[in-house]
Amino acid sequence: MLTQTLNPTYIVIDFDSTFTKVEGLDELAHIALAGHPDRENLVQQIRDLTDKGMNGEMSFADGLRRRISLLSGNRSHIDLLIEYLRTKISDSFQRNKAFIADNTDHIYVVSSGFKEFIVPIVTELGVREDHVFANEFIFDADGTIIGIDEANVLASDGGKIKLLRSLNLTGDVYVIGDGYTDYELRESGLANRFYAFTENVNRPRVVEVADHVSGSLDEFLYDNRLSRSQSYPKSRIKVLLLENVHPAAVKAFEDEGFKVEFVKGALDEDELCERIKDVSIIGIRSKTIITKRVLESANRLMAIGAFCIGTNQIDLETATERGVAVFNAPYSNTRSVVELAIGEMILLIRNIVTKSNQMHQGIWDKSANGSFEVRGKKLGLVGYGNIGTQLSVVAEALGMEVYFYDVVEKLAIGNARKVRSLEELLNLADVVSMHVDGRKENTNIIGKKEFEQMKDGVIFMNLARGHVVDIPALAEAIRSGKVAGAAVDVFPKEPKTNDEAFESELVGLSNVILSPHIGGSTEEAQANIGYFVPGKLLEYINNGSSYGSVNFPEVQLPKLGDSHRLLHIHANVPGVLAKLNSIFAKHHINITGQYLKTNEQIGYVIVDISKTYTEEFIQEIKAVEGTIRFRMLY
Ligand SMILES: NC(=O)C1=CN([C@@H]2O[C@H](COP(=O)(O)OP(=O)(O)OC[C@H]3O[C@@H](n4cnc5c(N)ncnc54)[C@H](O)[C@@H]3O)[C@@H](O)[C@H]2O)C=CC1
Ligand SMILES: O=C(O)CCC(=O)C(=O)O
Repeated sequence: MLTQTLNPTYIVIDFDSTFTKVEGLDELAHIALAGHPDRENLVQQIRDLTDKGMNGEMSFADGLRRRISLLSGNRSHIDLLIEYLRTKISDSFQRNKAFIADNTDHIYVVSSGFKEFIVPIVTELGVREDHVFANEFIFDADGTIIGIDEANVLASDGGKIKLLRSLNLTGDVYVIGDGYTDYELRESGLANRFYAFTENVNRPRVVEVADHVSGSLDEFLYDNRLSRSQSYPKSRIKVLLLENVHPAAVKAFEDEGFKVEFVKGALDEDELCERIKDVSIIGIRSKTIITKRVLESANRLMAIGAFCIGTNQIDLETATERGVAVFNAPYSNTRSVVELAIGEMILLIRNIVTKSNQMHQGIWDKSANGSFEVRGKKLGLVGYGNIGTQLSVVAEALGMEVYFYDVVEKLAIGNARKVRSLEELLNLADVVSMHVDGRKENTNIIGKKEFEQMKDGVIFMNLARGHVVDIPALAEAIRSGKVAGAAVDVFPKEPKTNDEAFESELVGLSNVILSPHIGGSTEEAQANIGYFVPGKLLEYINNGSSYGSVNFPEVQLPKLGDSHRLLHIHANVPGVLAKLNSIFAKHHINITGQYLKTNEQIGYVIVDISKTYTEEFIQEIKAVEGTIRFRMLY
């Protein structure tokens, strides 16, 4: 059974570097000494004294007095500090506000810091004011800090022990803090357990003596089965981000409390099989190939984020079979690809690449021969999806006639004209541009035969996927003059990182623009993707919503209210829902919401329940035939 209240346990929490990410007094010094010629030096002296005290390397009380004498603060500085501290509350405390509010009678804040700035911060998160024990400043008539209240027990060494003893708590006492004085409460026998809190600072001397180490409040709650907001502490959930995804993605996951590993390049299959073992979420771009073997090595994987449009690099079928949801970023870089295609098309049709190369060799060849306008030319699009259609609209604005061929029946946008076969398209186009997706069946859809079907002097562009074009056939068509100019952004074999060399038969051919798969690599597109994909992944992890997934049945769910949410992914075989419902009925579980969506491979059932449940109930749900994965959100 889940326990959600503390009765009869008390939690004693430290403030500086635990409840907040920073040391209040150090920050006060920073504010108070603004403009002081020796500010950095004085603040550093104060920080050193704080550290020594927290590590138990000097008398805490002596250090405190020395710090106060150095900082020269007043009341207005404290007001500024409070504003600042509001932005520095530890992330896991922010996330677990509801837990604090629900258990306010059992939570104490005991600190050697100062009530003047601690009370406003902790009470906003639900701590009772009369449960805050801390030092107090003494001010002169002008509001300048001139000392500390010496009568307060916390002003003396061993102050926290004296204070806790005076509280006379009956029941178990758990202390959470980052300092040695917090550990001393456990050492004195007044507390049953000491949790070294390492979300903000990790003091080896304190960690060494702790009963437990908690990387966040979530971990503490989870370990004590007090968790209210989640099934598993996020600080233990590993996110692996590859291929230099935008920093916004790293921040999004870190802000949520996940453990993030960032790798600049892609990894090969063996490396990936090793690294992915304990990863729950992986973020990739186009170069990381998620094979069946990789997925079979991923024991904990819940979701994959493709920080791009294409998902052909992922074995989607195996991912689905294993209950791993895949999200991508459709449209995110569509415009970037379109702009590059337009630019390249104009450069190629004007023969600018050849001219520019000649100029670099000192050759001045001013002539119009072989240079044309794009106006009035026929653009042939192979693939009329998001990129194809957008390119079609922009090309029409330049006065081009647009024709397209797509395997799926598509209506034309603007004045674009549909043709019935690839051959028909290739026969008529002055410029052929590839915008198909990277499915396996599209391998070498443009080869020797297709180049022969094109007009003499055609311009050819591939910004889709490398394997859709037979490169030796393209190289031959360029050398023979059949293709007058080509732009190629994607290659069958691309280097995994910028340190690897690029090799291709196309290197050195004239009027050929080669680019390192950067069709979608603009600052704008990468920033969009960096926000969008983590947003989708987090909605799935936190809420269960699979809206926008490329392989999961799409379900958009309401926010989780005051209930538990059960997420059940199963093979799409008859009778699973009936079996689940009979288990709910047997355990008298009240269902407050139920959602089911299926696709060919799997069913995704989401059930909101209002009642606490037993371990036996969970085991029965997991044992339902066809279950692939089961998750509980609180
Ligand atoms: N160079 C780069 O950096 C980028 C490359 N891409 C590539 O561009 C591709 C297209 O992107 P979107 O337009 O957003 O995808 P999309 O899925 O909207 O469009 C692809 C279209 O191609 C059609 N298609 C598939 N196979 C075909 C075939 N053999 N013949 C004719 N039509 C076929 C589909 O029916 C669909 O309409 C992506 O899948 C990706 O591989 C996408 C973004 C950036
Ligand atoms: O930016 C990337 O790594 C890949 C871009 C791409 O090809 C895509 O979005 O499909």
